[in-house]
Amino acid sequence: MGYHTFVLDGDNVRHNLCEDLGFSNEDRIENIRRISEVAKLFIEAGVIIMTAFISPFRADREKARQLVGEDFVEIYCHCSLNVCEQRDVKGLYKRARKGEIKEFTGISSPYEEPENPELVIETGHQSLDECVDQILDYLRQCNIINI
Ligand SMILES: Nc1ncnc2c1ncn2[C@@H]1O[C@H](COP(=O)(O)OS(=O)(=O)O)[C@@H](OP(=O)(O)O)[C@H]1O
Ligand SMILES: Nc1ncnc2c1ncn2[C@@H]1O[C@H](COP(=O)(O)OP(=O)(O)O)[C@@H](O)[C@H]1O
Repeated sequence: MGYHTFVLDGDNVRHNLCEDLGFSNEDRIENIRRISEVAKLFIEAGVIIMTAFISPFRADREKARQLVGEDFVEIYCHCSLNVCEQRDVKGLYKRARKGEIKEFTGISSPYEEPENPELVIETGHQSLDECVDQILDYLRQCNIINI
């Protein structure tokens, strides 16, 4: 598409920049703070940066919004707990239900739903292609991309 993009997610952040952090509320807050600062650097470099984190607390998402400014787009990838548990790609929900993982989001750690996200994507009901199209349409509407 001719745009320089990058995705930050658990795979490239939690194993290095944030390897000292776990999943307590305090550590999640620090995780999102670092990610927000890194995202800002990417933006300064002209990159469209996508951050795919649980980011469970409204206050931290709001801080990220303030830091980044008007180009911040909050996309709520909604999915019921039921569907997440059926997918259970890494078997973590099963382990959390057995009590083997503590402070697991959705089971034993809170998730504060966004109140006014720019976009809500129903990932539990829509196909992957439909989800992607919805995001691309929004980015076109906002002139973040022009194709
Ligand atoms: N206790 C607990 N709670 C929630 N998630 C857990 C936990 N332990 C491990 N994982 C795996 O870590 C990934 C989510 O990390 P995040 O950095 O997005 O979390 S947060 O934003 O700091 O809340 C996410 O993995 P990915 O889906 O590969 O990103 C989770 O499966
Ligand atoms: N819109 C969707 N439609 C169908 N399957 C999806 C959709 N979104 C995610 N999935 C599937 O759900 C699983 C978890 O998705 P993933 O992107 O790994 O989630 P996360 O990193 O947020 O835990 C994967 O197997 C993925 O293929």
